[in-house]
Amino acid sequence: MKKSSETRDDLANKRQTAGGARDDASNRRDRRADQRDLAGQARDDKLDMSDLAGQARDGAGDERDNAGDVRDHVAGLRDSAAEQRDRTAEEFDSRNRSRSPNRILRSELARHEAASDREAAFQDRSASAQERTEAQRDRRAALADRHVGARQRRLAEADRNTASSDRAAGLSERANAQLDRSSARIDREVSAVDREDASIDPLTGVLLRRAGFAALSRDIARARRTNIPLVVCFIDVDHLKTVNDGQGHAAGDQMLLNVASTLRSRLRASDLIFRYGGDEFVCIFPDSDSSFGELRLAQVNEELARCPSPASVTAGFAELRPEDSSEDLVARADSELYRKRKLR
Ligand SMILES: Nc1nc2c(ncn2[C@@H]2O[C@H](COP(=O)(O)OP(=O)(O)OP(=O)(O)O)[C@@H](O)[C@H]2O)c(=O)[nH]1
Repeated sequence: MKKSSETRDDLANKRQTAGGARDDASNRRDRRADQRDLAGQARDDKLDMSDLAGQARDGAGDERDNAGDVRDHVAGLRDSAAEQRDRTAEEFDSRNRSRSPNRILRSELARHEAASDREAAFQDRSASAQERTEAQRDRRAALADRHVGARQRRLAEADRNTASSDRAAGLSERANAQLDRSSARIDREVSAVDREDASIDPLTGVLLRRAGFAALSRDIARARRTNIPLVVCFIDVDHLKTVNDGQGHAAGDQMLLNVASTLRSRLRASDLIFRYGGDEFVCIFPDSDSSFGELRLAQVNEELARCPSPASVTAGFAELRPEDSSEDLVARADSELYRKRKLR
């Protein structure tokens, strides 16, 4: 029985440890999932910035295109103006064959202005081509920004997926940890019942020797701490062998049972009884001296004498001394019992 309760305790401890380990693992997973979420967030932020940069570059490209259009338009106007001036000069030339110096001058002037309009139109076209080249560069850069952004988005998505599967795994770890803990609790409860069974004498229902000595040690410690007296009584059932031999073991068992229940009925709540072995019992009376114990045992014997199957016990007493261990105290009570028996 003892072995099985120790095995159960071991199992419960192992389960408890397993539960703790699972909790640690799921905490680690949660931390990792948090980090992944943060990484995903950081990537998203970066991506937003790339998008903004791409939009800004697109805007710049549009503006340059517009500027190029305007310049083209102006260049076209200048070209038209130059052509108009050329035509005007031609007209002067053909209408005035006489070529008066004044008219020749006006015609030259028109040609000159047409040439400078053409030059300005050429400049505008060059500037416009330059604007268009730069607009194209901006658009290429915007495209690269968008590519980077898309990649960041894919990575952020992957981070989020891993974080969510980490969290799911953490959740199931926690469920398993919970299961381990409940199993450990049940094991401990069963083990406690086993222990109790192992501490109690199945025949008489009183404590067995090991548990009795543990209780006596606690009572002695308490008596010393609170400075109160304590007396121990060693009891031997009289003539059990005769009953066993004459009426059978069942009658002997019944006799032991009667003695135990009579002792119990005479004990106070603070007193304790345990079976030392065979037909021997030990009673502990805290806050009492030997005369109190003797009075109680006399009452027990009176009651046992009135039973349908009369019985009696012999008892030896020992009062707690400062140097006593629990074994010393019980041994002294046993010697006192032996001395009494010899006197009879
Ligand atoms: N029926 C029964 N007998 C037991 C039990 N435990 C021990 N005994 C018997 O109790 C008897 C004790 O014998 P003794 O020590 O001579 O004690 P006694 O016959 O009571 O004699 P005195 O103590 O001298 O009066 C032995 O025969 C044991 O076998 C038990 O649980 N049930």
